[in-house]
Amino acid sequence: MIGLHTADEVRAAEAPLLAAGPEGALMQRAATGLATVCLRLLGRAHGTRVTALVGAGDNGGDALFAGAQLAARGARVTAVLLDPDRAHPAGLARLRRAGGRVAGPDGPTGLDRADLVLDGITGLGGRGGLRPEAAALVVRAAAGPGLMVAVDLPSGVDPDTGAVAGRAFPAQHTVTFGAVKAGLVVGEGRQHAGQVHLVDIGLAGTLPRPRAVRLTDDDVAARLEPPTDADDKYSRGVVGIVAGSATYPGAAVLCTGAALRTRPGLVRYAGTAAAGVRAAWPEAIVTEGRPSDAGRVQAWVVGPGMGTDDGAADVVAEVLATDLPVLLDADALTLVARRPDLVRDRTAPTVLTPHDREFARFGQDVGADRIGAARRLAADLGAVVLLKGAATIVAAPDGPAFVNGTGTPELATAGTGDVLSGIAGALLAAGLPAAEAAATAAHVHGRAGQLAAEGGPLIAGDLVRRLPRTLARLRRGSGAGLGD
Ligand SMILES: NC(=O)C1=CN([C@@H]2O[C@H](COP(=O)(O)OP(=O)(O)OC[C@H]3O[C@@H](n4cnc5c(N)ncnc54)[C@H](OP(=O)(O)O)[C@@H]3O)[C@@H](O)[C@H]2O)[C@@H](O)CC1
Ligand SMILES: [K+]
Repeated sequence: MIGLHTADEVRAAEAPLLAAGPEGALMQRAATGLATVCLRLLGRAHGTRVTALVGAGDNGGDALFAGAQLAARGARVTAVLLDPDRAHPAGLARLRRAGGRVAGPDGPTGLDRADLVLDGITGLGGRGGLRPEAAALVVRAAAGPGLMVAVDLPSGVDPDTGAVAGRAFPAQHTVTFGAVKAGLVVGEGRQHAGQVHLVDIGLAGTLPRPRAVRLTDDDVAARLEPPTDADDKYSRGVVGIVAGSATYPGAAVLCTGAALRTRPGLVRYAGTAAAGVRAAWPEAIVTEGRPSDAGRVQAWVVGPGMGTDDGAADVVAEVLATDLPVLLDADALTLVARRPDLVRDRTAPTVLTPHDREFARFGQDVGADRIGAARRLAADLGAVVLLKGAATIVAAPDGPAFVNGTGTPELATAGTGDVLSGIAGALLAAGLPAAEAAATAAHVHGRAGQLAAEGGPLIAGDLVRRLPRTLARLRRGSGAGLGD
């Protein structure tokens, strides 16, 4: 698991190391790590052109010291000082000694010919949208040819929430120090960070237990145990699905297929799309009746494409009245947003899987702090909330939140949510704790999307077809080839 930390946590973890000295040691570690990544990205230093954008804080200091190391190896380094009187004095002196040049924002910045641009405008100390002069420099850097490398985090990105108010540095790579900041993997921060490289500056012993984490392929593989000889179709968990309608059976077919392909134990379907499901998946046990007619299950998935009429409301209430884990998606979310006590009154686990508009039906917009929003709704309802997005978030009333790291923009297409619900339902029925089931499902769904997208634009059925291979690769530990 990769811990995701806040700016305050990182600063608190640095404090004892800074006090223990020697002065500047942490910044040297950070700058050396940064220069090492830059060298790897450039392939060589000699003859390359590097422009460092330097603010008045320690983030600028990192950029100056790293720039000095690159200059010492033969790079032509220009430091553009946003506030010349306050630039890190020791860093500036080191850069000059190494042969680096210094310019103001209106001077010869070298941005039009740079091989690499270092963004040292703001790091953990940045507040709000970038100021106009810094924003203008970022626009010029982005228009030039240089590889865009952010120091610690892209300037203009909130380190905790990933929110961007105005303009932020659009990095292709971010070299971050001590811990991955949550803002690098969520919201707009994720779009601005590019590939994240973590430099160890020795904080492992002083960082607190993270309040948010990202699962790795190995973490997910450990939650996807293959069946053993002792398993039968019941012991692997039976999932019940209520979805779709006679006129629109698609959601039911996708959701049932995803559940079958995730854990081919037993999948029961109950509802008016029965004929469509039976035709698509003869392996499922299908009834036109109510959930109570379906037979024994270990978890329910309710909602995709079922409509929001009184009949649907009755079915949702019937399922929520059981003492089984229940996943609520799509139309079921609209229905429970009108009667949230149906969720609050439960003792068995409940998982809700809203996108932003569905989330807002519970009374508050998601806003800029997506992890915080998911946590608040989870606490209010006493349920697990899977908030869909470019980085899907899973929050429970207690325990760490999960920020998903897999996926592709190609997943933004009809029916992919129905597939996610089917995967998560199968994992709930298999007995995974609700938040882990939801987070594992989001990871697998994203990997299936990446695999499917290798073949061009994807449709939701492609995900179902790719699930066996996705799961096999994750279990084999060869996430490589599935993309990052
Ligand atoms: N502690 C350590 O030993 C280590 C720290 N490390 C490094 O230090 C970084 C934190 O440094 P920091 O605290 O000095 O703050 P930093 O991110 O440079 O920003 C402050 C500057 O930004 C300015 N500014 C603010 N908002 C702005 C805006 N919207 N638009 C434009 N400007 C804005 C603000 O201006 P002011 O408000 O003062 O006028 C001030 O000049 C951290 O991220 C890591 O890189 C590593 O070396 C590891 C060891
Ligand atoms: K930065």
